[in-house]
Amino acid sequence: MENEVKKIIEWLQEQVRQAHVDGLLVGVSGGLDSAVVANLIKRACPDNSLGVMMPIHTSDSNLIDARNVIEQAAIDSLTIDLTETHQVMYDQIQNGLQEKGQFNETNDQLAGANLRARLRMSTLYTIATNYNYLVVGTDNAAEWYTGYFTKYGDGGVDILPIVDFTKTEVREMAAFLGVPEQVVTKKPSADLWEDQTDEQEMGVSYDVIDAYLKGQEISAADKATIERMHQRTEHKRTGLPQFKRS
Ligand SMILES: Nc1ncnc2c1ncn2[C@@H]1O[C@H](COP(=O)(O)OP(=O)(O)OC[C@H]2O[C@@H]([n+]3cccc(C(=O)O)c3)[C@H](O)[C@@H]2O)[C@@H](O)[C@H]1O
Ligand SMILES: Nc1ncnc2c1ncn2[C@@H]1O[C@H](COP(=O)(O)OP(=O)(O)OP(=O)(O)O)[C@@H](O)[C@H]1O
Ligand SMILES: [Mg+2]
Repeated sequence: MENEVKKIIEWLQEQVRQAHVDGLLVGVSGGLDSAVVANLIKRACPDNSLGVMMPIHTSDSNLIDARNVIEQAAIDSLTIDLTETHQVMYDQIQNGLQEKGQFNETNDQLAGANLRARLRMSTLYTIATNYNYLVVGTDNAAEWYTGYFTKYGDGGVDILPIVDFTKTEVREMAAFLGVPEQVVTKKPSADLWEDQTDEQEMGVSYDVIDAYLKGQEISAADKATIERMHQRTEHKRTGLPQFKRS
């Protein structure tokens, strides 16, 4: 893992040079992926890196985990509480749709959840402009393949340093980097609604997705679940469909 970490750090430094920017920032949730990325960007840019905590109805335990990650990585930090912003904006949108008689309750939870991810993206880009930094993404190989991220939300970033690593490998990297044990062992969650866990929502575990990505045998049912997610999210990984005048 030491060699891989060294290569990622050099790659991050090269990205900063090529983009002619001054540093790197990442949203720190208290989860595993952002803990690893916070450590990597701190090592790549010791004096020009930032971890941003953006609670939206975030539980105390996740807030504590996020603070512990910031402390462990020894990275400069900033907290922007977006709870009220989200509330005001989503209320307005819901009211508008209700007045029109076209509010769709079935998709309400998902719509509000994706708005959280997109408010965080807007916040990160506003701060990135302030510092002349790049926004660093936290997607791992399993999330990327399954499209398990919000388009233009947590997927709206400039560079992806850990996208070639499975969740298992990201966990190994976290242990190597000294990420707090509680964060290394906790269940992955997008934390977009209460008690959400990635594996419950996807209907397949990261261990199984990782095994599939490594070319190992998995059940036909799990393979079908993964391939369905992959196909439905193809649009998140490809360029924009563009109409061309023949
Ligand atoms: N074929 C197509 N071509 C072009 N665009 C297409 C499209 N189909 C849908 N779209 C567009 O894409 C939208 C759907 O995509 P999107 O908005 O991303 O939404 P969607 O994929 O439905 O939901 C995001 C998923 O990612 C999960 N997530 C989000 C954020 C963080 C994490 C985490 O692990 O931390 C997980 C979240 O729990 C949820 O399951 C549609 O509303 C539509 O605008
Ligand atoms: N409360 C938050 N504050 C700051 N950034 C956040 C917050 N919630 C989510 N994010 C950003 O969105 C990203 C996507 O969330 P995701 O849950 O996939 O990663 P994670 O929380 O770092 O790890 P895990 O998947 O193990 O929960 C995070 O890595 C982080 O950059
Ligand atoms: Mg999380």
